[in-house]
Amino acid sequence: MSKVKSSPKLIKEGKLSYEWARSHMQILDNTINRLKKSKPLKGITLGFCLHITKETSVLLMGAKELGANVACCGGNPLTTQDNVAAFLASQGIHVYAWNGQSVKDYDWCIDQVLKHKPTILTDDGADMNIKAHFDKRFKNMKILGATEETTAGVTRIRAVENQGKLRYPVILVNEAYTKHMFDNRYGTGQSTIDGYLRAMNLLMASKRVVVVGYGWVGRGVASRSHGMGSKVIVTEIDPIKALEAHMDGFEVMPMSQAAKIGDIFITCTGMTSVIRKEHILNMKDGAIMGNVGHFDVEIDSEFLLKKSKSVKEVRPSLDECVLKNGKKVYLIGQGRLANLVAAEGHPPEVMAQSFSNQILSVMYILKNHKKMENKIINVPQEIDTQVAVDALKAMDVKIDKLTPEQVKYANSW
Ligand SMILES: NC(=O)c1ccc[n+]([C@@H]2O[C@H](COP(=O)([O-])OP(=O)(O)OC[C@H]3O[C@@H](n4cnc5c(N)ncnc54)[C@H](O)[C@@H]3O)[C@@H](O)[C@H]2O)c1
Ligand SMILES: N[C@@H](CCSC[C@H]1O[C@@H](n2cnc3c(=O)[nH]cnc32)[C@H](O)[C@@H]1O)C(=O)O
Repeated sequence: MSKVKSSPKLIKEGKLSYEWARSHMQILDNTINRLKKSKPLKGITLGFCLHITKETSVLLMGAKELGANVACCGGNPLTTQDNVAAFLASQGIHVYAWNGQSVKDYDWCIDQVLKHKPTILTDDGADMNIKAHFDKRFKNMKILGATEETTAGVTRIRAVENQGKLRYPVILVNEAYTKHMFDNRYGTGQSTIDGYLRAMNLLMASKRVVVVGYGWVGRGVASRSHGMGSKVIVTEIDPIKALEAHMDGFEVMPMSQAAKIGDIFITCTGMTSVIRKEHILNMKDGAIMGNVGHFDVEIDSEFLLKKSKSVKEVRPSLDECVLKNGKKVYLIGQGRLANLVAAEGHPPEVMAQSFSNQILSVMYILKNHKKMENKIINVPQEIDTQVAVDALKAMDVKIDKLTPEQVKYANSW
C-alpha cells in the first residue's frame, strides 16, 4: 500500500536517480551485498521516517533486499522527491510521502507507517518515535528498538529518556563519528551552498554571510561559505564554540549586531527563534535568510509569511516579503531545511556513511534487543570503525598500522 504522486515518467526518473545514487554509495552497496544472501531481515517489518531522496532509496531498497517488509514516510513536509517516492512504491515498498504536503498530511503519513506495525523504527528528527511513545493508538505496540539520524532528534529522544519514559532502546546514529563529522559538516556544508545558490543564484563572493550556530553543521557551512569568497560572521551562545569560530578566523558577534550588516543568513542551531522579528526589522533591504537546522522554528517565518505587507514567490523556493517598514527581505524554502527544499540534500557519498551506520544499527538491534535496556546508546564503536574502514576502502585511501615496537611503546610507562 502506498500514497504517492505517481506516473510512468516519475517512476522512470526515480529509477535513474536511485541507480545514480547507488553507484556512488559503494560502502552501503557493499554492506547490502555482503549481507543479502542470508536475508537477515526476513519476516521483519521496518518503519522509516526519512527525507525521501535518491540516497534514502538506496537504504530502503537495501533493507528490502535483506528480506524486510519496508514502510516509509518523509522526514519533512517539503523534502520528498516525488520521482523517488514513485519509484520506491513501484518496487513494493509502502511509501506515504509527497512533496508539498500540509503538516496534517505529514502527520497522517507517519500514522500509516506505524499502522504497518514495524518492530524497528528509523527516524530523522524523532517525530515517529514521539508518536510511538505518546499517541494512545501506538504506545502499546511492540517495538524492539529504534535508531535516530539527526542532532535535533537526539535532543528530543534524550528528553524522553530523562523523564524516564523511554519504552525501547534507541541507537543514536547521529553520535557516530562517521555520521556527524562528515554528514553534518561536509554534507550540510555542500548541500546548503547548493540550496542557497539554486534559490537565489546570486554572487556569494564579497557578501557577508551570517552563520548562526557553530556546531558540526555551522562549521561546515562557515567553511564552505568562506570558500565561496564570502565574509563569514558567526553568532553563538556557547563560549567555547564562539572562541573556536573566532580562532578559525571568523568574526563573532551577537545576532542583534549581525542582523544589521548581514547579506545572507543561514541558521544551523536546532534551537527555536534565533532570528526573531526584532532582528528581521533591522536587516538590510534585500537580505536573504534560510534555515538548515531542525524544523521551521529557527527563523520567525510566521512573522515573515503572515505579517508582511505582501509575500510573493519570486523564484522557486524564494519568497519576497515586503515588511511594514517598507524593506524587502527574502526567505528560502519557507524556513524549512534549505538544503533539502531548494536542493537535493546531501551528496550520496556522505549519506552512504550515515546509512551504513543505520543499517548496521538496525541489524544490531535485531541481534541484541533481548539484552538491551530501554535506554539510548551510541552506535557501537566496532560499527563506527567498520564504516570508516569501508569508507577509506571505497575512496582507495590506505593508512599505516602500528608496528610491534610502537604497540609496546604505547603500552609502556
Ligand atoms: N539540513 C541538514 O541536512 C542537517 C544535517 C545535519 C544536522 N541538521 C540539523 O542542524 C542542527 C544543528 O546540528 P549540529 O549537529 O550542528 O548540532 P550542534 O549541537 O553540534 O550545533 C548547534 C550549535 O548551535 C548553537 N546554538 C544554540 N542556540 C543558539 C542561538 N540561540 N544562537 C546561536 N547559536 C546557538 C549551539 O551552541 C551549538 O554550537 C540540528 O537541528 C540538526 O538536526 C541538519
Ligand atoms: N525532520 C527533521 C529532519 C532534520 S534534517 C537533518 C538530517 O537530514 C539528513 N539528510 C540530509 N540530506 C539527506 C538526503 O539527501 N537524504 C536523506 N537524508 C538526508 C541528514 O543525515 C541529517 O542528519 C526536520 O524536518 O527538520
